[in-house]
Amino acid sequence: MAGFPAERIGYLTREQSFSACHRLHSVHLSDEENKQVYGKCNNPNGHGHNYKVEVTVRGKIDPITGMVMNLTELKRCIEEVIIIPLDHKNLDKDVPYFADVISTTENLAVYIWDNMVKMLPANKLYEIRIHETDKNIVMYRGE
Ligand SMILES: Nc1nc2c(c(=O)[nH]1)N=C([C@H](O)[C@H](O)COP(=O)(O)OP(=O)(O)OP(=O)(O)O)CN2
Ligand SMILES: [Zn+2]
Repeated sequence: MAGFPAERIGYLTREQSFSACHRLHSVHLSDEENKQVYGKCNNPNGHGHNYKVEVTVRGKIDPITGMVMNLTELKRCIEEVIIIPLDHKNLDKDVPYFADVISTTENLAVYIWDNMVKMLPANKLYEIRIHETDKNIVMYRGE
């Protein structure tokens, strides 16, 4: 289009922290096996994390607005999908999804992806990256 730059694809990330507790425990394993597999993370009374989630969207940089998407809209989706259901919660007991899904960071990334993808425009969500601790990081791209 005359006067506009060529089409460009951009990636936009918003980071959000939340705090939650959980316990890693599989009903498919014995108590002894659970202790062996999950170690201290199988503690019966659980343990907590200060999670950091990066939500990345991908798309055309709109030549009119200059945006891949409006960060205000992305912030609203993050509030709905991450903060309201997960912050200051016991993941296993307060979030129905984790009643029968183990609350590993991999599964948490899938949960966030599946809910975020429903709220965003089609084909916009690119990646969910979760820092469970400073050292443990999971990335999920909907595959
Ligand atoms: N594949 C996965 N393995 C483990 C997960 C997980 O979500 N996916 N989670 C845990 C525990 O919940 C816990 O988060 C592990 O924490 P910890 O080992 O304490 O974390 P650090 O490595 O950062 O701590 P250091 O003790 O400083 O090494 C276990 N496995
Ligand atoms: Zn943990």
